[in-house]
Amino acid sequence: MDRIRIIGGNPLNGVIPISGAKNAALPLMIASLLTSDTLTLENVPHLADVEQLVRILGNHGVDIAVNGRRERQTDGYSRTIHFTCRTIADTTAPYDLVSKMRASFWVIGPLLAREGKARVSLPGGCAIGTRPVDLFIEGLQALGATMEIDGGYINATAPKGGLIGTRYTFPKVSVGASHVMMMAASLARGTTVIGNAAREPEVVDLANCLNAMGAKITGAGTQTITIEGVTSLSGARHRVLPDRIETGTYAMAVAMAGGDVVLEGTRADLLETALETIRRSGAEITDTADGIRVVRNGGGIKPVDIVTDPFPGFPTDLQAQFMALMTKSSGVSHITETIFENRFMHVQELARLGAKISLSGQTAKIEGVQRLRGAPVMATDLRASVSLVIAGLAAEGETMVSRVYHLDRGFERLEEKLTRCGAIVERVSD
Ligand SMILES: CC(=O)N[C@H]1[C@@H](OP(=O)(O)OP(=O)(O)OC[C@H]2O[C@@H](n3ccc(=O)[nH]c3=O)[C@H](O)[C@@H]2O)O[C@H](CO)[C@@H](O)[C@@H]1O
Ligand SMILES: C=C(OP(=O)(O)O)C(=O)O
Repeated sequence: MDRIRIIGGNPLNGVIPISGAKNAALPLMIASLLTSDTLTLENVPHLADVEQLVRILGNHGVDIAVNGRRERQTDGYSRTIHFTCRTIADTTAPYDLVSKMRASFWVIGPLLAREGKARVSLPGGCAIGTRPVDLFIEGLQALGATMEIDGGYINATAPKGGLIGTRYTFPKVSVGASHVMMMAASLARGTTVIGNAAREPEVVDLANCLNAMGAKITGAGTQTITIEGVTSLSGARHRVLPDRIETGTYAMAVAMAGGDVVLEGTRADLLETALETIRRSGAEITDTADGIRVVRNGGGIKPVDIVTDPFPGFPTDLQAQFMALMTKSSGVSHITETIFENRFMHVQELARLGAKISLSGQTAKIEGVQRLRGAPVMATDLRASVSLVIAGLAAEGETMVSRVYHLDRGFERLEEKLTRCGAIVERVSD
């Protein structure tokens, strides 16, 4: 099993290309199930989650060609991939495929809308909380579907003649349920109005792609999304938006290790709250022609309190990384996690490096220390694993991160991107 070895103490200087967003690419790939034409996606990151979804979509009958070639793996950075689902081969998404990744559950929307039925295993994904699916069930029921749980699967059936437009307000903001409702309602009869929708940029990206495919969606990016159903969708070409979580992660890595790095191909407007928080911690962040520049040369790390929130708030997917940064601040900071009830697994691993963190309910208190010391640590989930890398960059000596398959779900060529900026980070294969 691969591990990542880091020798801390070097500042980061140079350019880091930001990949296409995992959390946008996954729902966009799933949207290919809605049409018999080809959906071409540019800037798809080369990640374990993308490869897993390729397998899942293949099972449903999607033909996948990378850069025009019929193959599933290339060595390059983010790629152009063509997805064609002439007919749905299978409306069942089996446990062994779906259990590995939360987003795979989202195929339920397109399968139901296009074929009138779906049998989808209850999902897996990062172990960061209970992660129920009640909002999906209620939302799809509002569109007229019958939803039954049977043997760990959800059996969903559309009424005769297809799903029916509806007004439905989510009792809680959910990114995934917003994606699924938009996809399902795009092929429903009549108009659907979704209230309390997620406003994340990835929801906007999916709406833009669906509109390019012929859907009629307005309001994405606000709390109310209106979808006028159409009878069919066509193919389209769409570029996956830059990864705001990868952007924020490297910005925090620079704030932690010091240095001067341009994050290329990204957009500041995708993560204003996070960037403002990093600025308050002492780093300078400015816009460049094609991205952002992050600088911290000298000057300490200041303590900053954060509370995670749905977009446009501070993203839960950057909480662990920010905690790593705060471990070396010059004072005491507090981090409150409001999205997932069990997203503090990195605390005990950061403690191995010498961090002083105590937990009280959903709030972590971090007392900044002057020195972290390298140690063997274990990745527990995707963002937790990269928080250990960030801490390792500023720790004295060697940090060895195990279980890096978590990291490979969401960070494209992390060790190469950091090494090019002067860090000592290598993958060790046993
Ligand atoms: C692949 C992807 O894009 N994953 C992201 C997506 O996950 P995901 O879409 O799974 O996250 P949600 O926005 O749905 O979850 C938000 C909250 O709603 C709860 N909930 C959700 C659905 C439901 O039916 N019932 C319910 O109670 C969840 O347990 C959680 O407490 O958004 C999260 C919140 O920004 C991010 O951390 C994940 O990285
Ligand atoms: C939690 C995440 O992913 P998933 O929803 O796929 O578990 C993440 O991207 O940080």
